[in-house]
Amino acid sequence: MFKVPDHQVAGHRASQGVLGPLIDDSGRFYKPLQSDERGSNEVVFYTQFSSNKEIPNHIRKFFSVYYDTQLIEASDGSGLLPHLVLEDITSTRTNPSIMDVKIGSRTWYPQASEDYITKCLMKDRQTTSLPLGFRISGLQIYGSEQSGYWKPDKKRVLGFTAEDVRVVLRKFVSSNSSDDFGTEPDCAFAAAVYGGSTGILAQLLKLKAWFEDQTIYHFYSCSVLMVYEKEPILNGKSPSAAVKLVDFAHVLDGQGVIDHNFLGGLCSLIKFISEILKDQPHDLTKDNSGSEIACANDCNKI
Ligand SMILES: O=P(O)(O)O[C@@H]1[C@@H](OP(=O)(O)O)[C@H](OP(=O)(O)O)[C@H](O)[C@H](OP(=O)(O)O)[C@H]1OP(=O)(O)O
Ligand SMILES: Nc1ncnc2c1ncn2[C@@H]1O[C@H](COP(=O)(O)OP(=O)(O)O)[C@@H](O)[C@H]1O
Repeated sequence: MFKVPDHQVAGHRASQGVLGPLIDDSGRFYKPLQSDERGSNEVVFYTQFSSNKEIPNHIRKFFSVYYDTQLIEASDGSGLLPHLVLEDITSTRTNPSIMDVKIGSRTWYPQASEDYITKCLMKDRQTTSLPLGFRISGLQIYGSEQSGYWKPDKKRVLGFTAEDVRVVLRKFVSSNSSDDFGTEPDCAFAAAVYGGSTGILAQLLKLKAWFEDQTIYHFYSCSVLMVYEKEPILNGKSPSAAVKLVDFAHVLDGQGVIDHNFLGGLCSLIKFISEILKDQPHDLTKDNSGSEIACANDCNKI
């Protein structure tokens, strides 16, 4: 039985007569192939990536498992349509807080049409992509059973300024984030979610170390998805914080050159998150001995 995902925060959404992803009860996410080359590009990427022996295992876990394509009834009622069958990143979490961060100051690739470049450039200029090297594309933050989620609409999110981004990254790990911008975020969950040897910062640093070296792919308009659960933290358990990459409709051959557009945006996001941890009563970018929790040149330590 297919249904519309409860926890999608960005991208094309399924609704009455509109094409978008679906999920099932077995933990799979079905993304419809877009009719132009974007759909086939993403299939080519997942197929090639799945069998690429050059991808280290500690990097493979940043990507959803790819199961193949499957013909299923499209959400817009247009009939059978091929869908990418992926691991549903949210299926094992009850009340996930999720943020989709589109990485890169430039979301267009050099070979794109002039019209496409103009459209993307306009969005990159109007959002924080140009000044920060990334933009928040969508998010939901779980508050409590009473307050539910804070899930600002797309227009609001795309209007975030650099200062808004700073605040939202703090709200994401706060216990008082269920309203709009009225309250100063308390960052109560920063240590559990962003910090530590398995937290989001450590994961982003692992990813960064790979991007400093890999010249296989250039990821345009690709997002980092940050996901965690608040309730386990309150019960002294791990928030299962995860970093995943999504959206590979515009991945190009790296042709032996590093992906400086993605790497730059990733470094910028890392800096924002590091600063939140540094602002905590004990500098959480350091362990008990005072060493950095993660070192870009020695990523296997974390
Ligand atoms: O349709 P829009 O204007 O909402 O743009 C989509 C983007 O939404 P945005 O406004 O940037 O949040 C959307 O971005 P998100 O996934 O929401 O970050 C995609 O970039 C999408 O393009 P593609 O399927 O990756 O080629 C974009 O779709 P296309 O317009 O390229 O079909
Ligand atoms: N494998 C996945 N599991 C769960 N949610 C996903 C997965 N892939 C994407 N999503 C959700 O769908 C949104 C849009 O995905 P994306 O691949 O960027 O679609 P689009 O090409 O329409 O922009 C993401 O922000 C996320 O909320």
